[in-house]
Amino acid sequence: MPSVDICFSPELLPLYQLEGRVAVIVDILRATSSIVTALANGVTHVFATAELDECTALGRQHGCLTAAERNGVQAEGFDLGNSPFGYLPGSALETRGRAVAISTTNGTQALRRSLGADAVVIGAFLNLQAVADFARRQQKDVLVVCAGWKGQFCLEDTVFGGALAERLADAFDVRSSDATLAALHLWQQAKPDLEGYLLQSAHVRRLNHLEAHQDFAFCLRLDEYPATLPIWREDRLVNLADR
Ligand SMILES: O=C(O)[C@H](CS(=O)(=O)O)OP(=O)(O)O
Ligand SMILES: [Mg+2]
Repeated sequence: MPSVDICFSPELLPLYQLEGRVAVIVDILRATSSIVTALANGVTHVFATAELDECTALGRQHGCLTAAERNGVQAEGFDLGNSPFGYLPGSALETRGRAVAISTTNGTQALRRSLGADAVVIGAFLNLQAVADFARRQQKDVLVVCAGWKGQFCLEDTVFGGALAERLADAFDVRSSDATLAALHLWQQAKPDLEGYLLQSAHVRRLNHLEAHQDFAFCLRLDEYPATLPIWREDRLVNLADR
């Protein structure tokens, strides 16, 4: 039976084997929630970079939009920040039909470090069921890679790992890793009132302003985009449902 394991921070990735596994990259607040929202709302593909200058260069090379954030605010000189609202109908910039190059504090770094896995997909509460369905089809061990915060543990990504483990528990071993067990226990605590539970998180204290609060509530919606699964193909993220 395949298993679900959880890596609490990209700094711990050298301790895990990626080859042979499906890596689910998660940065609930906010990078992976924004990437899912972008592809669900007509962005054609996403380049994800660790560094800001690489993001700018890709924007020039491909004639695409650029999105970048550092420490919770939009980086200077980029078209978008790290808010999922940037990709929703009615936002200031039309993103439908465009490609976007993205760089964020934690999420895109976690992705770039996980490319040795057999498959690399993007997870968020917004597309939880799409991730679970993909994992079932693959029948391979799953490693949830939490983006965390600057190498440290963070609550929201770990709680997502527990939610995914719960959805896979009938067909995957979710009990042989203490990390997964801990995440499952946190999810059980959180799920009756996910928003109230995660209001305790450090991210909320860091980004305590209006835009961030709207983003917070949006990023916790369960299965808002059940048909959107961003998957890494060659050098970019595309929506598997479009292939
Ligand atoms: O933009 C975000 O919400 C965070 C900012 S911070 O690093 O938590 O201050 O970036 P992300 O890469 O999405 O974690
Ligand atoms: Mg984050």
